[in-house]
Parts: sequence; C-alpha cells; structure tokens
Amino acid sequence: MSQPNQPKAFPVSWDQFHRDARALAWRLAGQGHWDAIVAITRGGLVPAAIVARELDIRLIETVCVASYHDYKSQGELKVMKGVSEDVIKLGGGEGAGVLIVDDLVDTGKTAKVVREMMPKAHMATVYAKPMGRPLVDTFITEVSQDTWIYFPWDMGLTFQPPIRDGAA
Ligand SMILES: O=P(O)(O)OC[C@H]1O[C@H](OP(=O)(O)OP(=O)(O)O)[C@H](O)[C@@H]1O
Ligand SMILES: O=c1[nH]c(=O)c2nc[nH]c2[nH]1
Ligand SMILES: [Mg+2]
Repeated sequence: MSQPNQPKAFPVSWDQFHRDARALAWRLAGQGHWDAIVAITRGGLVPAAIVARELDIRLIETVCVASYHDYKSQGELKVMKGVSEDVIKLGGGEGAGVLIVDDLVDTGKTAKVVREMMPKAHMATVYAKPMGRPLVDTFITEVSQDTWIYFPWDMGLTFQPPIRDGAA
C-alpha cells in the first residue's frame, strides 16, 4: 500500500504537470477519436481538463471514487457516483470510444473498479506505478512503487533548508 511517507518523493510542479498532461494528450491524439472523457475525481479532473482542451472533447463525465481517506493509509475504496448509462452506451456500449482519465495509477484498485464499469473504454493516466501499470492503456511517466508523487494542488511554497544543513 502506498503512503505519502514512501522513501522516495516525486514532486511535480504545475508547469511539469501541464507538460505531462499535454504529452498524454499528444499520445492519445494518435490513437483514434474519443466521444467523451470520464474523469476519476478528484485527481483526474485536472488532466481531464487539459486533455479535453487539447483534443476538443466537450462531453465530460465524472466517476467519483475515493480510496485514500487520510494521508496515512488507503481506506476502503468507495464509489460515490457512477457513470451515466448514456455515456457508457456512446460508442456502441461498454464504454467504447470513452477515455477514462486519472492523475495516476498506483495499486490499480481504483482503475480496476472503473474499468469494470466500462470494459471497452481506454484508460489513460499521467503517471503510473508498476502494480497499476497493467490496468492502464496509455500513460506518460512511470515511477517506482516506493515513490510518492506530490501533486501541485497538494503543495505550497515553503522554506527549503540549505543542503549543507542536512536537507535531503
Ligand atoms: O491505484 P490506486 O492505488 O487505486 O491509487 C490511485 C488513486 O488514488 C488517488 O485518488 P484518491 O482516492 O486518493 O482520491 P483523490 O483523487 O480525490 O485525491 C489517485 O488520484 C488515483 O485516483
Ligand atoms: O498524491 C498522491 N500521490 C501518490 O503517489 C498516490 N498514490 C495513490 N494515491 C496517491 N496520491
Ligand atoms: Mg484519485
């Protein structure tokens, strides 16, 4: 189970996230036409907005899943809102033509639950860890399982002690 106190840290700035999400859009653009995006809230909302802008996708749905209830442990996975039948049926059923977007896949628990709702959808994340990687069709950057990704919306500017004072 991943935790923010993982030994390795991968901090991502807004600029970096925008570049990586755009790179994801470039990759997806070469793979066909998408009728709709299903964003996995909340982390998937940000890359979904960027991908939707780049690929001119106007039909955006959410699936509301929460798995990490505090910053210490992965709680039970909860689906708070599913995907509308209209979106699932779009490209002929089972999510064909639908792009599922999330910020990352870690253990793959979240991706597995959402994929089961739309088996023919295309799952895309910006980042992936090895355990979850088999559940994702397209991603940009892989980090090791013992790395915690720090997203820009979870961070703020803070003082950094000089390296000579023992900063890691
Ligand atoms: O592959 P997994 O182990 O399931 O973990 C990945 C999920 O965990 C995080 O969401 P989280 O449930 O923390 O909610 P949030 O998007 O609202 O931050 C992240 O945004 C992914 O959706
Ligand atoms: O901010 C986050 N960083 C991560 O590495 C992660 N893994 C699951 N959920 C996560 N949230
Ligand atoms: Mg999430």
